[in-house]
Amino acid sequence: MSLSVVPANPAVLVRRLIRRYGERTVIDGLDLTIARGEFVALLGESGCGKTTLLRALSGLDPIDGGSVEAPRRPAVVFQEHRLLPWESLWRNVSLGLAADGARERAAAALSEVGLGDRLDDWPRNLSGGQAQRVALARALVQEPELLLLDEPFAALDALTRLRMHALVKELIARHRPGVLLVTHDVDEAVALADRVLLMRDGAIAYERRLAGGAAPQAVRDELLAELGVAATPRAPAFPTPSSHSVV
Ligand SMILES: Nc1ncnc2c1ncn2[C@@H]1O[C@H](COP(=O)(O)OP(=O)(O)OP(=O)(O)O)[C@@H](O)[C@H]1O
Repeated sequence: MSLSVVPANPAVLVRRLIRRYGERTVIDGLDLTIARGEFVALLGESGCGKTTLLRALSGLDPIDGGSVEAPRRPAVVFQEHRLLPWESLWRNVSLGLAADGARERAAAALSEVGLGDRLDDWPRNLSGGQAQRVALARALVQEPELLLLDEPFAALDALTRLRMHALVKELIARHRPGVLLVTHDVDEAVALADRVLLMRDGAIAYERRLAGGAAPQAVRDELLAELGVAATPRAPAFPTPSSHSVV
């Protein structure tokens, strides 16, 4: 039996989680704890149940066994922005906030993602990267203790994705929610996460911490091997963006 240390103040505590679709058990006794301020990335083969897990944690879907304990309702950012086309940007961000001070809070959140001058603009006028930045603002304005990210950068071009990584790192360092990022991209997981998990057969099959100066290339190769993929040379990286203002 393995003993795991449960943080004093977890963002989420998942015990023996079960989730079925009809006869099919997709999540089968999964345990997971994410601390506040911890960034966890979740990898796994297509169809292994990553989105199913994220939806179970979000409260969007019911669970069939075990428990999910989160202090407050988590915020979620999906692959597509899911902004309401008939609402202005600030109204999209402020949905769910108390009316009093909502515009000011939305304005502050939009400023944080570099869109402070677009409060009264419309979703249709945004690029894909800008729309995802509004989706991030909408999530963070709730001051969530757990932020769930379901492949939020997958539809973006490579340069925009790198700029989004820099922005997300900055925002997470400031707001310090626990984060669960579902991604197919091993490099993205290694670039962003404190801990990378690999899901298989309905549970967490493998875990790798990246703290303490772990060499990214070695970790990447280890994860690819664990996923059953031969490591390929890394594509030349774009220069690290120093500003997110042109995403
Ligand atoms: N609403 C549903 N009804 C029935 N089966 C479902 C439903 N949603 C997902 N599944 C099945 O559950 C399994 C896990 O799906 P899920 O979307 O969680 O996988 P995933 O790891 O996120 O996949 P991908 O990486 O391709 O997005 C799949 O076999 C899928 O077909």
